[in-house]
Amino acid sequence: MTTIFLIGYMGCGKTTLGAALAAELGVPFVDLDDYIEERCEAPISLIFKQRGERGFREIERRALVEVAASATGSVVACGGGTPTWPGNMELMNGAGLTIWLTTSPERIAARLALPEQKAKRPLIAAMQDSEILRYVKENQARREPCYSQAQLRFDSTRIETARETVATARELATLLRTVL
Ligand SMILES: Nc1ncnc2c1ncn2[C@@H]1O[C@H](COP(=O)(O)OP(=O)(O)OP(=O)(O)O)[C@@H](O)[C@H]1O
Ligand SMILES: O=C(O)C1=C[C@@H](O)[C@@H](O)[C@H](O)C1
Ligand SMILES: [Mg+2]
Repeated sequence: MTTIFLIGYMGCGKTTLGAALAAELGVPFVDLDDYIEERCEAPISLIFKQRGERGFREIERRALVEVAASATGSVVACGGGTPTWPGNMELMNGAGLTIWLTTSPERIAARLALPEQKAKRPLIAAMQDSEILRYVKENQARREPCYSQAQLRFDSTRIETARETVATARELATLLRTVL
């Protein structure tokens, strides 16, 4: 099977749906953020703190090149900002199938405002909950030209429970089997 790259905004469910999709398809799952944390032996928040966003993006680019070459046939959940670095969308579109998961900014902001979610994501960690929705709307709109280079788009707004995640993964797997 071709490699599937899930892209989309922070908190749209790439990691959650990606793991369920890989299980449904019976293929390995790679989470790019986890891959980076293992490689660097440091959490993403510390990498941002020590090297800034630019330094993180350079590490992320190298990780993506490695994963695209080594994890063929896997489902890969990217980081929310992976598509924004020059060449990353071209790399993924050339190496496999890219799917943009879309979710409403309101749903994303509600998920990201949970303390344990916020703490994991340095771009919003210091924000008041009331600032998150405005930031998500603006930042998502700025990133849209990158996300829209994906080959497929899948709306995951309506998924809310673990059971719905599994059902959606099944639906997506069926769709993919017909196109791959
Ligand atoms: N379909 C869903 N229904 C309800 N909650 C969800 C769903 N998908 C994700 N979540 C919740 O939102 C949180 C963030 O989701 P997830 O980590 O999968 O997002 P992500 O797209 O991988 O984000 P990032 O870009 O930061 O890696 C999850 O921990 C989970 O609690
Ligand atoms: O959207 C983003 O820029 C990010 C999303 C996460 O997956 C992490 O890669 C990191 O927190 C940055
Ligand atoms: Mg993730």
